[in-house]
Amino acid sequence: ASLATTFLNHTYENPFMNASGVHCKDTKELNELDNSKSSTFITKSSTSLKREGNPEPRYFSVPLGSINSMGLPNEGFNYYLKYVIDRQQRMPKGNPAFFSVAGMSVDENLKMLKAVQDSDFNGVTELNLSCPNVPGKPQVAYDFDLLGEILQKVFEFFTKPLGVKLPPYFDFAHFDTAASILNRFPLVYVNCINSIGNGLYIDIEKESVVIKPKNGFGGLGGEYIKPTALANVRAFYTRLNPSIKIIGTGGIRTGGDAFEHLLCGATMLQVGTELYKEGVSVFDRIERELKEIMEKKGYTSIEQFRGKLRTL
Ligand SMILES: O=C(O)c1[nH]c(=O)[nH]c(=O)c1Cl
Repeated sequence: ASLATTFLNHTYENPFMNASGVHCKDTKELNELDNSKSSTFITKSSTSLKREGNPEPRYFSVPLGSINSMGLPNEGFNYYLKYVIDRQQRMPKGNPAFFSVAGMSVDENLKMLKAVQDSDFNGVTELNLSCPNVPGKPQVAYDFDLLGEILQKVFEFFTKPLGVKLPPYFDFAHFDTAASILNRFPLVYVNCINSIGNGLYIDIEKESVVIKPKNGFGGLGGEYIKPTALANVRAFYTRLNPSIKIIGTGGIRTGGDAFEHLLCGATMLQVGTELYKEGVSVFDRIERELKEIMEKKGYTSIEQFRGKLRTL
């Protein structure tokens, strides 16, 4: 069975990559990803200037997933742009890389995207519309007027491939409204989902929360969020123009989880919490498991079942 995946006219050897924010903060982590069985990588969402982020502990692995309130710690926009452009020069035949931006304001996002547009970067850009862990800042993706405004302004000048990272939605009216806005723009993908915002994990022995920021409230990842992730992948796959692909993120821990995201219609698949727990060897394991499932079912390619989720 082949895991070959064509995305934006490029064929990747498999659909897997990291989720932004995990194992992608600095050159060491990015190089390790690039040398792993991950088909490509995405950088940590950047802001114009370097940010320290929230006080620690701000990420915590728990049996069924993770909770985080990082607060957008990153090396700053120029650091990541330099990394991806140096890589293009080092490996001109390398798989296109993904570059994530998460400004603290519409203007900051526009400024960074203008810089990407004017740069030699030839990969894919992801606009993170859902950083749920910056206190006091509402998620753009939950403000539908702002969502339309920012995309309108972006596409007045941005002509390179652009996707958006979305938080989970939980209401059909929201799926419908968000999709009707997104369908107005030449996006190349939507990435569903970001962490489920503002969960709370308790250590019963200590009778305490486990992360310092926001009195312990943080974005949930891992097994907790797979049903919500699958629903969002399916909801947008069935609502968006076929030209807008879906990246599936959330709860991918095994080959079976990956298969489920593909059944819902995802093209690329991102691994976050499980990558944090296992390291880059997670890609070897998940690829092997997905191949085994495909062979057991008699599939030789992903196209044979992508999006073909049955209903009763
Ligand atoms: O706190 C973070 O840095 C963070 N954490 C998340 O779970 N998702 C995001 O998009 C971001 Cl930007």
